[in-house]
Amino acid sequence: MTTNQLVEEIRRKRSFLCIGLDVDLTRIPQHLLKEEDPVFAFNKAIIDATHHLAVAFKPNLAFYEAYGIKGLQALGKTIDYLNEKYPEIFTIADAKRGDIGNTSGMYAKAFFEDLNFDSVTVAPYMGKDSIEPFLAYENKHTILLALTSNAGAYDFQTQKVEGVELYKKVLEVSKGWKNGQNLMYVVGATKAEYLTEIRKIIPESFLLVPGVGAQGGSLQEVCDYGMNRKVGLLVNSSRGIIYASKGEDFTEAAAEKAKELQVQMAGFL
Ligand SMILES: O=c1ccn([C@@H]2O[C@H](COP(=O)(O)O)[C@@H](O)[C@H]2O)c(=O)[nH]1
Repeated sequence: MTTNQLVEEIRRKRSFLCIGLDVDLTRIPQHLLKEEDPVFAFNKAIIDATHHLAVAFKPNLAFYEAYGIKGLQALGKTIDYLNEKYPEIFTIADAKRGDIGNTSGMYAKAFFEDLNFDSVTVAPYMGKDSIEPFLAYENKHTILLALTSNAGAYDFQTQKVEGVELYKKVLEVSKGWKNGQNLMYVVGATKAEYLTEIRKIIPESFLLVPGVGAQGGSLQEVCDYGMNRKVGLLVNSSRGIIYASKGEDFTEAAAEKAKELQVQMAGFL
């Protein structure tokens, strides 16, 4: 999916919501545990109930790898289901990969070719040659961690290197890489006060913004400081939507929470 197609979807649905599919078997409704593949059954039900309110879905790889082969099979079924039934949805593999170039090439192949995600999150720590294999896929999007939502972001990302904060260096340097226009960046909603500075460096780029809902980030602040003329935001909520209820009404409860965010988002568009 191109960035322009994503922007069209955002305008059509009046939503820039990304729903995180972070499936934890201890938190899903009991009755689903009887299913042959409870993780996929849960995802399918959540996707069917909320797809009209969101423009993106983001499975986090940890929640699938934790269940071994079965988890990876559930991930495969989930991305196939999204691509076949809802091709207008932007898909994000939240995998936070990155390694020497030769190895990154295999990560890129896994997420972009085999699984056919639109995008994957990547850690910038190993530098240009670790990101280039992802950027080589010109019709896909590489989402670089810039300023993450957790407290540990202050350990390195906001520290100065030669007088410049590390997250700013990541933004400045990466935007000059070949196909750098295909880069998106992760900025936590809990760090909204940094968005004005971030927009000075990357005014046009899309940002994946996790941290509203369970982590307490403010959608209002994210929009005030981070929105650009093409919206430029995908705001993620995972637990706050998918675990709104542990009962038989879990899909209705998830849709209600997603609707609350979509209505707020429509007000910012
Ligand atoms: O800086 C980051 C980067 C990634 N995440 C991921 O986003 C979701 C957030 O889940 P919630 O339940 O809405 O808190 C999760 O998959 C994180 O690993 C992030 O939170 N912050």
